[in-house]
Amino acid sequence: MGSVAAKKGVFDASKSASVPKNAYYSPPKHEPAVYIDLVSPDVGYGVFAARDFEQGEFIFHEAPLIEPADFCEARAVNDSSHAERQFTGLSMKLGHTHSLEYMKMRFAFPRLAAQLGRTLPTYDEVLLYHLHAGLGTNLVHGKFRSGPGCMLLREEYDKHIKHVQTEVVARGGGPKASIPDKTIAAADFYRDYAFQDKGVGRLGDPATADPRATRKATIYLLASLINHCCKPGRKQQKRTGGVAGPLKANDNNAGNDNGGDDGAQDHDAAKKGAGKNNADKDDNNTGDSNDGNNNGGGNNDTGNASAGSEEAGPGSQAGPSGVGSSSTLKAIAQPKVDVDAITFVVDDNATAQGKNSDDGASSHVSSNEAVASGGEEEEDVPGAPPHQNGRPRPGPNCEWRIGPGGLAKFVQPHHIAVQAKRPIRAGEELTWDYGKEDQGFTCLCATCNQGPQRPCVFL
Ligand SMILES: C[S@@+](CC[C@H](N)C(=O)[O-])C[C@H]1O[C@@H](n2cnc3c(N)ncnc32)[C@H](O)[C@@H]1O
Repeated sequence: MGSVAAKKGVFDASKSASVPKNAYYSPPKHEPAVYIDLVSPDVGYGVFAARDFEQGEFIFHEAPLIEPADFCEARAVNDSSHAERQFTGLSMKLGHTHSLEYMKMRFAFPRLAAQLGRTLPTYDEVLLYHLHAGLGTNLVHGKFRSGPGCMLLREEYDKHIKHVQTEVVARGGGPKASIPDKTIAAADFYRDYAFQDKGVGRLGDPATADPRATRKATIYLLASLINHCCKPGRKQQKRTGGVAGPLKANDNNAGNDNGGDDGAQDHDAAKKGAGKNNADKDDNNTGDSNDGNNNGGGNNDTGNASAGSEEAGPGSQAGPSGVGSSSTLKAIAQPKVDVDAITFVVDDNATAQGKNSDDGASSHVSSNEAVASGGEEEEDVPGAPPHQNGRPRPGPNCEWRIGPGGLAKFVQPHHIAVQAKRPIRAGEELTWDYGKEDQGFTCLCATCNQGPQRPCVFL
């Protein structure tokens, strides 16, 4: 292994019994990586693999779409001014009716657009403005696949849009929504779709934090559309009713964050009328989605090589704030990296102890370190093949990280990289664990078996 580490180049896992401690994962290949499709009217969009991925392979690396909110600030109890700023920022984004950004935002986040009283793009506009393909415009590595086999179908899209509009209007949103309602909608959006850019260093040691991290709630075009999947064996989630309630501020939830999540996104129930709202006090979750129970707080994973999901994974989102109520930005969980990944590049500057000379941020992480940082090691179904009879096994298949560090030095500050936790086949939906026990929605993931388990579609 020493000799492998000494050579610079692509590591061939088949020729070595174990992965060198000081290996770096390679950036995602600039090849077709993902596409989006509609999962169901209730779940909405999902992100799907456009080709096969090996375990540990980075799938895509994406620049932020919007990064306006300060997580710490947003968590302040009763800070309605924060929510107002969110709304103002989003309105500006959505306000230039002829800009492509405006079109893209309405297409990617139709619920928010409808809640703010905007019209949603028709299917013909989606085609005309290349909105579907436009979802890949922020990719740094990896390509978005659009076109035959990967394009939304008109009928499904129309159905989805109608469903969203009906739901929003039933909750008092839409053109007749009041400013306070719109404010709440904006805050809810952050709670459900944003990630926190924490930049915390290896094993959560603040001394290794990336000084470039903003700690802001960041929205991504694609990563924010990745859905949650429960880990097998995890305590059954409390299922909050998915029934839409009136658009309203979170009722007092400040402060009861469920504890620790790993930063996975926390979705707030309030938005769906469930009334729960985890005000997350802990903002340290960068995303270790690994712990099945959300390690509440503080487990900064950054150091792990892993990608993690950060809070909010898609969402770690910010918590909602209601007018006069607490605003809670939630953090998303970050997945941790699997050390036996196949493709990575060996760095010959690092020592066997995992010291890294180059930056102060998280550096090399050994497999033990990765485990240590993630809380319990995640082994969903030990020894089980990733796919059987053309279907993926239950459990999240991805993790993420924001910014450089660990084995992912190629990630640019504030950017997100999504990594395969296990082999993924073309056509499989990408998922990660949002981390909270109560996600704020009725979970329809394959693990919970409440919805159709999607077969792999080989493209
Ligand atoms: C970060 S967004 C993911 C993208 C979302 N599907 C969309 O179309 O915008 C999170 C929201 O997606 C839905 N969602 C994600 N995972 C889900 C799951 N396992 N079951 C049901 N709904 C889910 C919930 O409405 C949640 O608030």
